[in-house]
Amino acid sequence: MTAPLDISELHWMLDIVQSIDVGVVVLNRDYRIQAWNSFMENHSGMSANQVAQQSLLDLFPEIDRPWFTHKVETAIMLGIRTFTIWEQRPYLVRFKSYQPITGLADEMYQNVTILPLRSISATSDHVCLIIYDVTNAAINKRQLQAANTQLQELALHDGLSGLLNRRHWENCLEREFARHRRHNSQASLVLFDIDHFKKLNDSHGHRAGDEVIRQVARVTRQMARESDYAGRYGGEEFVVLLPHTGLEGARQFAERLRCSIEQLNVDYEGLVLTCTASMGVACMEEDMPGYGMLIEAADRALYRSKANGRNCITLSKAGELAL
Ligand SMILES: Nc1nc2c(ncn2[C@@H]2O[C@H](COP(=O)(O)OP(=O)(O)OP(=O)(O)O)[C@@H](O)[C@H]2O)c(=O)[nH]1
Repeated sequence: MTAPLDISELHWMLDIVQSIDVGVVVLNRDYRIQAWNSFMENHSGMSANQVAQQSLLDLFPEIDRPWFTHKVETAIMLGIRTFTIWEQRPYLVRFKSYQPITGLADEMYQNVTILPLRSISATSDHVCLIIYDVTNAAINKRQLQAANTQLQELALHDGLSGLLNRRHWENCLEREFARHRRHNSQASLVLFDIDHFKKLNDSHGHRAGDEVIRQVARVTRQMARESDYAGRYGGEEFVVLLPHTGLEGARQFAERLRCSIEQLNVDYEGLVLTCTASMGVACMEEDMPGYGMLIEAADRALYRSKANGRNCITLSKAGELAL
């Protein structure tokens, strides 16, 4: 049992509530404001006198009424405090955020505690809202999440083309190869290489070559399905794994891609650059011992396309090359 408060202690407590760096609001059962500390005054621009007996819900129309009143009624009915965190809802009341360093948040992120207040008769007829400014923590977490996403992106994708990088693409191939083997389903591979790329680099410079790689990658991404795996395999060598696709389907895809690359006009510093690509197409065979064989088959077919004059497609099947 604590001793009853004398009047000076009550005064101190009011002073503390006034000056702490969290928002304190007391509402009656009609959501009318009974107490409003200086944090609330400073951030809302409205004094305690101005808001006294006004409905919080009317003053802050951004509050989701059904959600908020349900939370409050639950807290009162069960006689327990409830919480809302910024990850669920960024804020309860919209306050401007003053972020001198980052300037990343226009609005204050808030965690809110809803605390039923018991009267002397032990009934809860008021509720206290404690509003915490958690903008710094929220921004730090958001930045960390963004950095992690970016890192993940960098770890899996090739920086120049935006396609899957070779290591990640090979991991995908290994996984898909095992899956198709298990389900005895089809999958095909298109391996292609930009023709005479060295000449293009030598004539127009490495950066012109980079732009061609970027544009070829863009077209490849556009032509591939969501379920396909398009990757940059080497310098000017690309690869697309087509799950659930047989040799004929892969040939059609490769032909469409070859035509699109041939029709590409790449703008580079006032020049219009064009290019073609040679392609090798292979499909998974029952007797292929591993995914490496699929790459080898497509590579051999690509080699034949180069030997046959470039800008064409060669199909590989069961280790036999067919034009
Ligand atoms: N601009 C640029 N060039 C690259 C990049 N990666 C590789 N290369 C260049 O690509 C060229 C590939 O040349 P080669 O392997 O001789 O092939 P090619 O000239 O395309 O000839 P074929 O494949 O036989 O048609 C080399 O000059 C590499 O320096 C890159 O990221 N950017």
